[in-house]
Amino acid sequence: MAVAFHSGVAALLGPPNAGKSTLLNRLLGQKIAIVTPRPQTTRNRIMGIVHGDDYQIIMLDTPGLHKARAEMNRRMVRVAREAMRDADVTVFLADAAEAAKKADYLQRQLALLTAPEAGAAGLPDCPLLLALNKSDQVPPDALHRLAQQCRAQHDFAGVLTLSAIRGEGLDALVQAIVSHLPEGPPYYPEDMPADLSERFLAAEAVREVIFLRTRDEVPYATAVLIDLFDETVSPNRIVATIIVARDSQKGILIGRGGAMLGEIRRQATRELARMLGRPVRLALWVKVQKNWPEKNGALTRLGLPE
Ligand SMILES: Nc1nc2c(ncn2[C@@H]2O[C@H](COP(=O)(O)OP(=O)(O)OP(=O)(O)O)[C@@H](O)[C@H]2O)c(=O)[nH]1
Repeated sequence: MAVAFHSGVAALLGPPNAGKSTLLNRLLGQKIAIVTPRPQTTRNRIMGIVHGDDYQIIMLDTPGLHKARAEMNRRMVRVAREAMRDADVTVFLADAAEAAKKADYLQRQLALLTAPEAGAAGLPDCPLLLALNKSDQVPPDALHRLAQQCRAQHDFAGVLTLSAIRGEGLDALVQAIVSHLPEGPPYYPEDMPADLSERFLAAEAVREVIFLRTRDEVPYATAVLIDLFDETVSPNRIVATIIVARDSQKGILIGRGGAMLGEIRRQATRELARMLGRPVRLALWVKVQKNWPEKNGALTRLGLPE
């Protein structure tokens, strides 16, 4: 008898910096989500497709859950909650090292999901798997105890431990996800790793370099718009505008004699060429839109739903 095929949507939720993007990239076997050592890098919901012989998982990566203060942050938490509402199963990815240190870590994280600022009324009704990531940073017996404590704290559909960075525990996680997906045919062709436009990847590559190269509030006050993406020429020509909230941030991004912007451009060009598998030529502009993270119109233009 043929094995039944399962397909459906899994939302990937969790606190900033828990390793959601690392896990998604690992599951997909290639880099599509940006990974940085800083929290709150992921602003948009990204879809990746994990293909197996008898399953297809459509993964939604979401912005890290955190206390919603500015309008931008409030929208980010909303995006995460909405991903959960659309999903067949949710994977709540937590940082095992943090959880082992702080007794109230898990409860605090779960509470963010139901925070009134996010317009929430209880948890969306879908099975919740707890995945304790960064298992490489916690001794095995402490990890085992932590998993037991978590099982007692919430009615999870399953509690798993893994190390996204080492690729450990991923098969068990995939199996647990698949067990909650309905039977059905694949939604996407096998060679499709993600439903992301190359424009989006280009903007993310620039944002990633800014996250890696600048400090304090600068990366959080930055958005990137792609003005032109010309695939008809080789190398592809891409023109992007980096939007910041203040004049001082513009100065930092440009740097003395344009040194910083030049570095950002070179690094983003290399990264993007690697992601796309072909050469690109990138031009960058920096523009100030005063206090854009607080403004509804600007946020909507940048693709964050209300
Ligand atoms: N030791 C260890 N570090 C990890 C692991 N997974 C991710 N990291 C690191 O944790 C940091 C955050 O990883 P990301 O994948 O960007 O985290 P994220 O949850 O997508 O973060 P946001 O975009 O802020 O929501 C990076 O420095 C990763 O290298 C892991 O299994 N073990």
